[in-house]
Amino acid sequence: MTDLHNILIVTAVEGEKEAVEKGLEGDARFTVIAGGAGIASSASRTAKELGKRRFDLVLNMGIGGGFRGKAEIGATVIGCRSVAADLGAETADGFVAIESLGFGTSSYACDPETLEKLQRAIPGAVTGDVLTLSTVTGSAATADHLAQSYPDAVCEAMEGFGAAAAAEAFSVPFAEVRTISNPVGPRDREAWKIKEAFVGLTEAGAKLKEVF
Ligand SMILES: O=C(O)c1cccc(C(=O)CC[C@H]2O[C@@H](n3cnc4c(=O)[nH]cnc43)[C@H](O)[C@@H]2O)c1
Repeated sequence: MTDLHNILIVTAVEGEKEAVEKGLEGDARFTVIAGGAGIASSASRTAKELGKRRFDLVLNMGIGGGFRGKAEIGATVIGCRSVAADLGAETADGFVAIESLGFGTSSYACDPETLEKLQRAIPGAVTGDVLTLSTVTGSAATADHLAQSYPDAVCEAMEGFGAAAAAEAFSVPFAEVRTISNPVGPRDREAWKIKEAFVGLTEAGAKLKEVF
């Protein structure tokens, strides 16, 4: 992958879309859509866009929760893998991921070349797995359980796996970039730093222009 001319950026909400677009400053190589919150919306809206014309890369971008000690509020995260952390079955011995049941996958690796470019462009960023969940974690017990079950996880969000599944279906490389608005753990809506995370998305958007 060398020159990328058509990059699809999928955010969840308009605020994230506007923040990324601000950093991109009208660079025509990028198309940014707000694909909605959650995995199904993200997958279907990404697939709809990919069905219209050829893209060279799908980037899922947005705010996310950071695992304590891994990615703090204000950090930027570059995903190695997008992992559907609740896709599987509960058994007497605990959670079993869908691949162990013999059907489907619960993770998509981000494109290695894109990962390397993003790491060069955003040197202070934290690299690790990004979990996709349908329920925002709201307790220390769940946060600890996820951190133990997924030791490489640095961030939790709600859309990456969906956008990645659509990219995979269209054989388009995929990557995920998140800026941390809150710690993963007990719900404290007042403590969410959404504006700061949006500023991070704008800064990341500006870096994308340079690296692609
Ligand atoms: O106020 C609440 O309790 C609440 C419940 C569900 C969703 C929200 C949101 O504000 C948006 C979720 C939105 O932002 C991403 N995000 C940001 N932080 C996290 C997180 O800790 N865990 C999961 N997702 C997160 C997510 O990708 C959604 O697009 C508030």
